Amino acid sequence: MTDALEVRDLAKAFGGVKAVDGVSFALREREMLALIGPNGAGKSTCFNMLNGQLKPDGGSIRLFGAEILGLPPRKVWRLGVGRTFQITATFTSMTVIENVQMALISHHRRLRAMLPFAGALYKDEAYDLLELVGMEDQSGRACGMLAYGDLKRMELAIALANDPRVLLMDEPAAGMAPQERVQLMELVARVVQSRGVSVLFTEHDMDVVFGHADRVMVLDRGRLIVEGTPAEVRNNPDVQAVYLGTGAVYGKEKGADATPRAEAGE
Ligand SMILES: Nc1ncnc2c1ncn2[C@@H]1O[C@H](COP(=O)(O)OP(=O)(O)OP(=O)(O)O)[C@@H](O)[C@H]1O
Repeated sequence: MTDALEVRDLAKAFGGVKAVDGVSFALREREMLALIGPNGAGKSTCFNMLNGQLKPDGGSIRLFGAEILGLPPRKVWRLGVGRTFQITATFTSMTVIENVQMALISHHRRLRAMLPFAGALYKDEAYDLLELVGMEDQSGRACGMLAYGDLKRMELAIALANDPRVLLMDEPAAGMAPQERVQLMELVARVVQSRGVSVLFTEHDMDVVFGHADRVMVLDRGRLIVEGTPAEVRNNPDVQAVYLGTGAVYGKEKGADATPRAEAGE
């Protein structure tokens, strides 16, 4: 089976700093793959290259077998690589459903239909997406009134409007309460299965990483040092050395019993 993403020898330097230094990995279909590492390890640089925002110095990025390295962000997005950001970007004066409709209109290249904004356009599809993320009862609310966790769910609905095959998620659970984080990641896992999306995510919260990733990759100073199941990665001495003193590798593993554990820290 062709991998959703196949990355080979990806590299980017800023002056003398090798931010990403020969990174190779595969994101399998319907997989939740975590990319972790301490501050400055190169996670954002990696993501910015994967979605076309940053031009790599070298390497290869294949999306279901097709080379996408060097393509502009809009083209990469059109080919099915979506991204959700740490900072939620929405039109606060519009309602929840209007925001999702806007995303659908853009996906279907009907932007001219927005003048004036055609209220019924893609409304049913938008409602279906809101149902998928459990936000249908809030469809008529102004975005500016939403709680942070609801904004994140709406952001996921917006990302899904483009029908992505790969979703890059920058710290999806950042800024959320612990219970909300679990709910959001369970929702992402359901989306992975029901819509056949493959997810690559970065995260500092190790409960989220070890509790929800199928596999974990660890980046340190631009290089991938370890890749494996949550259990393999957490128990790896190299990983523990990278995170030494941060208390960050104590998160609960996927499928493990619920036991109290130390809160992850950066
Ligand atoms: N535009 C830039 N210009 C110069 N140096 C940069 C630039 N972007 C990143 N860097 C450097 O590249 C390295 C990797 O940074 P990057 O932001 O990718 O790490 P990160 O793992 O995402 O960190 P964090 O967890 O703090 O977001 C760092 O040394 C950083 O200072």
